[in-house]
Amino acid sequence: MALRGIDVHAAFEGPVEEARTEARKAEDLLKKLDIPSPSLRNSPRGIFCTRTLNLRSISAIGYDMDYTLVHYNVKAWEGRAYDYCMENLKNMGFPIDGLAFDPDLVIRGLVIDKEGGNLVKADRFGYIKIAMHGTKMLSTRAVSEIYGRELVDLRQKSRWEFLNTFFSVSEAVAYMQMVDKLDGGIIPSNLGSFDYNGLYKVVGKALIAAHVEGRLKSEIMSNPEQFVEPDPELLFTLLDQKEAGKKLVLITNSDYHYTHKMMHHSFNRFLPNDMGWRDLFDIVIVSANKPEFFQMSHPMYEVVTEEGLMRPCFKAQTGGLYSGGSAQMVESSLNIHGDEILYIGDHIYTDVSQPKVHLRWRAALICRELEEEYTALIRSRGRRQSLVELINQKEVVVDLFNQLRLALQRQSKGRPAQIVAATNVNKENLTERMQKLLLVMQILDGKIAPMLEADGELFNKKWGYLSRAGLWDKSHLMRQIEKYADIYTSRVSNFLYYTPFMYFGSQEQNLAHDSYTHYCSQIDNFPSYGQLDQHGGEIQETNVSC
Ligand SMILES: Nc1nc2c(ncn2[C@@H]2O[C@H](COP(=O)(O)O)[C@@H](O)[C@H]2O)c(=O)[nH]1
Ligand SMILES: [Mg+2]
Repeated sequence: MALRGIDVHAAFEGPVEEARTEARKAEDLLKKLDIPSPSLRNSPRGIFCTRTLNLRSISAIGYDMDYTLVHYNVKAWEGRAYDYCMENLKNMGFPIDGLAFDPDLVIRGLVIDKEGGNLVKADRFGYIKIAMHGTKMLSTRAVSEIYGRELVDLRQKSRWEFLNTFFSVSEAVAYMQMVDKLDGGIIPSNLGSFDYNGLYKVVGKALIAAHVEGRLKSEIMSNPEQFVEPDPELLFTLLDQKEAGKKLVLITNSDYHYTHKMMHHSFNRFLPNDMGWRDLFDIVIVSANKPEFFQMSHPMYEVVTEEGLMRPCFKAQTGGLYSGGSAQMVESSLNIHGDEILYIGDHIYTDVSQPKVHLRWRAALICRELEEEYTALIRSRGRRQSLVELINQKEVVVDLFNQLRLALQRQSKGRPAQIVAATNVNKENLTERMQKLLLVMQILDGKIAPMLEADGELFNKKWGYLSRAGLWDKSHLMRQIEKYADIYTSRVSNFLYYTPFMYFGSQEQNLAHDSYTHYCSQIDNFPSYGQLDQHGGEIQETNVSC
């Protein structure tokens, strides 16, 4: 609504311009002091919003630990998890000769087809775009033959396994390599007869054993600097939130000893001597058993000694350390509920979809690969632009070809052509022009196909971008993120640049028929309803015909 009699632009522009000038001055100062500027927001370290979230309405923030507060060197951590998994398989009698961990073989967001021994990348609808059998990529033709009539449906748990987190990488690499062994017929018959599904179960068990048995975690605990990637800004992020009055809660599936070691290593050296990592949190919950933690009620235990001795308890107290329990217990202990709580984690199902679906908590996804993806997108911008231009050219040629074809079809029935270019043109000339256009199409296809294939290779040579499937569309992972995560970002310390009071506004969603703006801009420059005149008054005239 227009504010009549008031110079709206001047009224808004004054303070806005003032704020802009101040922000620019501050940025210059930060640059001089070599301090990263808040404009990191529009960068690989940005926080991206899918559903509007006002941090001022958030009273408590829950944190996951592994790959969220504590980020690991994936090659090191998953490499060792893979080694232990393979050792377990070897002890069972499986052949593992010549195999080594290859972290580039898979990316998060892919889906294992346990029936086919395949790994697939699907678009937002579930259509499969790229697939690998064992460790070999399948041709486009093979993909369409196998999956032309199939959709990935994650609810069908007996068939599809989504790679939710970095922890899935070691498992997927081990499985795909073992599929090669199964295909090679070299799995000893005394181990029983396996199909791809049975093989998945065995590999999965070998990996779970690596996670729960002592050796992997002991190795990491005794040498954390080799596995943990430090982030000194993390501490200030949590301190800002805490001092802003937010209750902070740690909720991790890791056990007490491992949690203590990792958190101590990550935080204590940056804290003053009289403070320890536990002082950052109002409540700490280890061995949380997520996703069940968000789904149902389990007994809770208080960890009462340094050695991890526990006793049953029914209510969490501020400053306490607990094992198990449930999200409802956290809510009642803090007396904070539902959408006043934000949970931040790296596992798209366990940490993001479940707290939202069961408790209506707000959710944030940590996805470290975004930094690499964002950089790859920037670097390939020029190439993508050229590709889009070629595709647009081809569209024009195809449109004309189709019109000529229609003209030919109409001519045979004695009806006139639809476009001038095909009017009064005889059959031979129409056919000749169509052949020329076919040639142009072939030339364009010859340029487009390899460029399409190469799109995304700066992120991953086999699978392309994490968030995209093909040039235009979103990946299945991206759809999951949009559906469940209110915001997503590469690391927790990115919150530092946004303050604990940030209002994250969701972006405008583009619809297919938003092309109306392009249509109007092509026709004329005309005033539209709701536009303000130069004095801030509303222009009354509405021109709906463009
Ligand atoms: N039993 C299994 N444990 C697993 C598996 N994958 C990861 N993990 C362990 O869970 C926690 C994750 O902690 P969080 O802080 O992210 O909640 C960590 O200790 C991993 O080792 C698995 O497949 N099975
Ligand atoms: Mg985690």
